[in-house]
Amino acid sequence: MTPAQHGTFEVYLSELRRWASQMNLTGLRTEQAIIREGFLRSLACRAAFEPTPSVKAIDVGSGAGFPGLVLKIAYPDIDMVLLEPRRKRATFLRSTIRRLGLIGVQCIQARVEELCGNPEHRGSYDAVFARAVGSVPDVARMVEPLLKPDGRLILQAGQGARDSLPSLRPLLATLGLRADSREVPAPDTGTPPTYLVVLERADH
Ligand SMILES: C[S@@+](CC[C@H](N)C(=O)[O-])C[C@H]1O[C@@H](n2cnc3c(N)ncnc32)[C@H](O)[C@@H]1O
Repeated sequence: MTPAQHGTFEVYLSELRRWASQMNLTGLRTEQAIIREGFLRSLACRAAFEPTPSVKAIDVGSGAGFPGLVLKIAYPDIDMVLLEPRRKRATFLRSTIRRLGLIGVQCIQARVEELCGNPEHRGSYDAVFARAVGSVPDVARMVEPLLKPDGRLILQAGQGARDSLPSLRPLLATLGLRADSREVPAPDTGTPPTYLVVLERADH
């Protein structure tokens, strides 16, 4: 990353800490927790995603911006939507996008179910991210309509979700999805890896 991107992460970190002291924004309180669990784990999504310039991505249930805002700072060429239904969180995301001077990223305040029926969004995304929004089958069912035919859904999941993938495959197949997983080692020893569940249309 460039020094400018490092600077952007520093401002994002200070905005997160400032807003989190006034509202329920994220459970990550310390600088170390935000960097390790927020920034670095979000960046682990890169293992399942090619950030080419024309890529259209959406982060469903972005909360404080994990992983969507982190990915946008790291890969500025991607076109990113941060979807967040809670008003205060959406206000934080919009304010932070402005404060960081980012272009090609917008926050939409809505539930994913509302977007799925909208032709502007339905079948429009190359990459759909979701972290800590629900179980793998529930999230897959909710967000699958947003995917382009060759799009990819990238879920940050716990080890349990990754381990239960074999038993979930028949259910995911009924949604027309095939599942794979990635394990991304943490940069420091003693921190568990990041587990990604990657879903694609089975007929692609
Ligand atoms: C536990 S938080 C996780 C936030 C962030 N992804 C993270 O990992 O820190 C779950 C977020 O999903 C949002 N959410 C819940 N249901 C949703 C839905 N149906 N559509 C879009 N977002 C939803 C909530 O408002 C909340 O901010």
